[in-house]
Amino acid sequence: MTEVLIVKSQEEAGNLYAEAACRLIKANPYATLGLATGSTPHTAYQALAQKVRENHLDVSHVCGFALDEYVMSDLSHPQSYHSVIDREVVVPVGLDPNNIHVPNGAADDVPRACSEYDKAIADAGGIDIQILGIGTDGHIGFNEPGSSLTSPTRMKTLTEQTRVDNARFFDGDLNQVPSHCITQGVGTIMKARHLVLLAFGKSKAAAIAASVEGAVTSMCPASALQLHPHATVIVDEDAASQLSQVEYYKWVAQNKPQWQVL
Ligand SMILES: N[C@@H]1[C@@H](O)[C@H](O)[C@@H](COP(=O)(O)O)O[C@@H]1O
Repeated sequence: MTEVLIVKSQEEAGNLYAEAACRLIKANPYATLGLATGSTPHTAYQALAQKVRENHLDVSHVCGFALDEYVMSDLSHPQSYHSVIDREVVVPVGLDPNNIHVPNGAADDVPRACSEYDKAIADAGGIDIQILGIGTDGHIGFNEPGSSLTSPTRMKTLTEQTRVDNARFFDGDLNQVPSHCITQGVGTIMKARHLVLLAFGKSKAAAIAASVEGAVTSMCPASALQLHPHATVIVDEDAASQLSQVEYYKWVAQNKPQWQVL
């Protein structure tokens, strides 16, 4: 089932994620986090870093798997997801870089790197909590519309829309945005035990409405969340603005039994 939480701010959304992640790490210091890039998870990582510090949480055994990576020869590029995950999550939260995995976008044998990535996730016992953003076309990770809903980690070709959306990270220059990526498949993502999808702003409203209330279809990869046993969609009012059941979602959130945490 998908739980929809409509929050007042990105900070509130970030706090909800961080509370769930900290609860998990307290219960299991060897927890495995699924990590996402993009601007959406910023507040979540900031809140997690703060809570880890305040609660003196030991995160030295926490493991992390990134969702995706560009296919690019220089993974030290500041916009490679290796660099982004390191800068925005590993360093501020204080994770051990040796426990953090990002698909090898510079691999000579890409199919092999993809199957080894899925195996590494399985060998780590699977992902406990996977944070997700969403593309304006409904993609999760880099699973563009048309991605099989049971897909494993594999190479994908980015759509023009995604490259245009991400050009802001490459000096606004579309030519610098890689055309291919390695991404956890929708099937890989669906194996995580808890999915937390965050979305903010009007530009995400159509994708959120299609994902939460539309048909389950490969043309909107995030709609697969409807089939997940524990998916939480946390949106601000703008991202919720095209949902038809807003009052109901708010009522459900306000009347949640105390034992039911995120
Ligand atoms: N691969 C990432 C996705 O994981 C992310 O969800 C999406 C949205 O990014 P933003 O959060 O910046 O809107 O961008 C990229 O395509």
